[in-house]
Amino acid sequence: MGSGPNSKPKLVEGSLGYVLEDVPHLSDFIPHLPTYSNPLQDNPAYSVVKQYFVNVDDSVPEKIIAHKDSARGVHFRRAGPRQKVYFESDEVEAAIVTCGGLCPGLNTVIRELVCGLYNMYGVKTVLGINGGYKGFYAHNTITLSPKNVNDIHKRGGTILGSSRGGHDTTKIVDSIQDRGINQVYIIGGDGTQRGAAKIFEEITRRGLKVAVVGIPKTIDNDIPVIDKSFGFDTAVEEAQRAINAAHVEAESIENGIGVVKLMGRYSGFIAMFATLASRDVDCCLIPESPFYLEGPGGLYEFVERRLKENGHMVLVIAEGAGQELFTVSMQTMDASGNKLLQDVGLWISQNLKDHFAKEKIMPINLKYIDPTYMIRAVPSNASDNVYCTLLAQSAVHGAMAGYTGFTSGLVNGRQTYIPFYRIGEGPNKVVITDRMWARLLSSTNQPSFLISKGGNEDKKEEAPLDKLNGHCSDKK
Ligand SMILES: Nc1ncnc2c1ncn2[C@@H]1O[C@H](COP(=O)(O)OP(=O)(O)OP(=O)(O)O)[C@@H](O)[C@H]1O
Ligand SMILES: O=P(O)(O)OC[C@H]1O[C@](O)(CO)[C@@H](O)[C@@H]1O
Ligand SMILES: [Mg+2]
Repeated sequence: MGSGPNSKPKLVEGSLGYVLEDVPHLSDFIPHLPTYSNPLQDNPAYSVVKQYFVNVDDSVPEKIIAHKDSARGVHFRRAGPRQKVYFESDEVEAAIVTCGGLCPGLNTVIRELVCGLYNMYGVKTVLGINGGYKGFYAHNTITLSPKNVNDIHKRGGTILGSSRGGHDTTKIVDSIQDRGINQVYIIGGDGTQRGAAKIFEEITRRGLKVAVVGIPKTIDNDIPVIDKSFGFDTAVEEAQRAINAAHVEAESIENGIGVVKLMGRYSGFIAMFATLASRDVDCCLIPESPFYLEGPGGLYEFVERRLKENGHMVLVIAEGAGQELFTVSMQTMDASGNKLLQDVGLWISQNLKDHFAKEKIMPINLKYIDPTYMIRAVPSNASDNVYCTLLAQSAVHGAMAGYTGFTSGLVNGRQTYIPFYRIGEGPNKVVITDRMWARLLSSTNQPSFLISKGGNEDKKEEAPLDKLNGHCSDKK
């Protein structure tokens, strides 16, 4: 079999610079696979829909801004049902696994995968893998049916459980092979999708007829290529409750400061969108935009000015912001190899209190709110539920049509199949030279922290984090 097809991009070139970054297909590496008519054509719900099946050549452009003479650029295969399928209904043994941190909508995706397989394609065997990747070889499976997933979308979390670490490709693929699983639906973030790519490589190396499908999940919105990840809108909406509380507290007391820490390990999307949505936020700090405390243009100067102007202020900080400012570095990793972060919310709160007390500028009243896990643990809102449904149904259509080694994702508002290597190409981050960050700066009128970093040198004055770690509540 040689190296798997995923290691070599499958590119189709057309005229005027058109490039299709295609996804692998089972028939690329297993010859003479039989095909069957799509059972959807006999499904009363769909049989009347005109052009329900996607044209085999349909693709979606990665970039939709074009110039008169620009090349057509990269495209992805359009998701959706095909005329021909590569699995018979009673042949399918599907498995679903959820990996990484929680995210609103996980249960909705599970539900819609199960219901999509049952109701659209007549599949009757769907297994849930307990506890993430390691569940393939260390836990039991549970049988999933439309009946037992019926109302799980109303609950946060994942009914399957999740985990970090424990990706042992050989053991996972052994388990897939031993159980006779031939469609694997893997729901998770960037790490999970990299793990899915390895499973796919091993499956193609063994020549198995198994479709490996990723469904992108991350509350941080840090997965590249896709428009946004499911659960992100819910997270932004839920963050409003914490920001509102911080604002109410801050404006009800003299020189009140409300500090809210939101998730975002490497990417500040939740903080940025929650700030833009709220309009009560005076300053938003994210990992992509380094800031400093002391001196002209620094945070202390801005906070003092805002308090003098308005008598109160709200500061939103993403958990990955300002990590470079800590005097004590904590080089610990979680089981997946993600760097564990120091509690920047607690740190910034303590530094603000110390600064205003030491400099005798004015007495401040600071309230620190850390809603991070509350935001992640809620069920998804209505629009995320719809989004989860489309992602799950697209994933099922793709697997039934024989595509494999792909992530089901929304690109420019259209459902597509994206090759794994594009999803694994590095985190999606807020680009601070783009318009969205400029919109935020003009909405909050906060400093850009780009002009002078002179005041940043006096870091010795800031309370070292190791002294504060005793108060940390969210890192074990
Ligand atoms: N490069 C990799 N190769 C194989 N497996 C990986 C890789 N990176 C991560 N994994 C596995 O994927 C699973 C989830 O990874 P991780 O904890 O990084 O979360 P994630 O999927 O990125 O989600 P999130 O960051 O949104 O919580 C873990 O079981 C981990 O072992
Ligand atoms: O669940 P854990 O391991 O505490 O991880 C928390 C991390 O997970 C995420 O929610 C998603 O990666 C990050 O925002 C956060 O840093
Ligand atoms: Mg991740």
